[in-house]
Amino acid sequence: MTLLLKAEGLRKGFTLHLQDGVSLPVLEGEALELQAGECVALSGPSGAGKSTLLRCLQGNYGVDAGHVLLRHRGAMVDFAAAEPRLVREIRAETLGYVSQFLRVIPRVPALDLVVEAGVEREAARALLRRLNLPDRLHGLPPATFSGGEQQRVNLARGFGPAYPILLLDEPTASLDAANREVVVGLILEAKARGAGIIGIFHDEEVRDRVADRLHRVLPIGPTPATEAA
Ligand SMILES: Nc1ncnc2c1ncn2[C@@H]1O[C@H](COP(=O)(O)OP(=O)(O)OP(=O)(O)O)[C@@H](O)[C@H]1O
Repeated sequence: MTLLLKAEGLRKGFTLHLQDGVSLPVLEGEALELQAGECVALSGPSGAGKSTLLRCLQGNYGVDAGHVLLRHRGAMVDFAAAEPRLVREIRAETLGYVSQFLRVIPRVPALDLVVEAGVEREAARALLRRLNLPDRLHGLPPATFSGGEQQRVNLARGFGPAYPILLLDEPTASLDAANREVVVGLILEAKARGAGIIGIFHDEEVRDRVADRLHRVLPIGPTPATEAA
């Protein structure tokens, strides 16, 4: 077994400045490990902190305490404490992320967005076709695409570069049954080549087919800042 990711002691809370500085603890002492070739599905009730955990692992949210160790270029590095240059390098080579919504530079055509993620042009075209994005849309910027079309561009950017670690935030949320099937296939292929995947899958059928185990995120209660002091 090859350990790809080990998170330990993660703490994350939010301070609501517009609500008298109420502090909202979300994660406390969260720990998680990911091995090569496995898919871990985050589970737990709505609001428990699944997306928050995924964003902490992706580096989108800074953590208040704890470590996110990732295998990058053969060595374990603490991503949560990495300098911006190393963060960019890790995101380019090691850690892919598919969010629910496409956030990209405006006016760049869909095909170029996939190429920019690190995919050969013909492979990018083939992947967009596999995801049933019609050829006539490949040369257009996705701003006017439907939610499902945008998500498929996002999926091509995430699955195209063969990242060793992939984080998936509801990758099938806006997709029809045929495209859900394509995504299940992409996930199973990524696992077969040794990628480790951590995902949030609200679609239970998809989750049951791709996940090797569940990681349960448990809610902790909100504490007003005045009481916490
Ligand atoms: N940027 C933020 N600022 C303030 N509070 C936040 C922020 N992001 C998340 N929260 C709060 O943190 C808690 C956990 O939210 P999160 O989205 O991680 O839950 P979840 O388990 O993914 O929920 P769901 O299954 O409904 O998507 C919620 O109470 C939410 O309101």
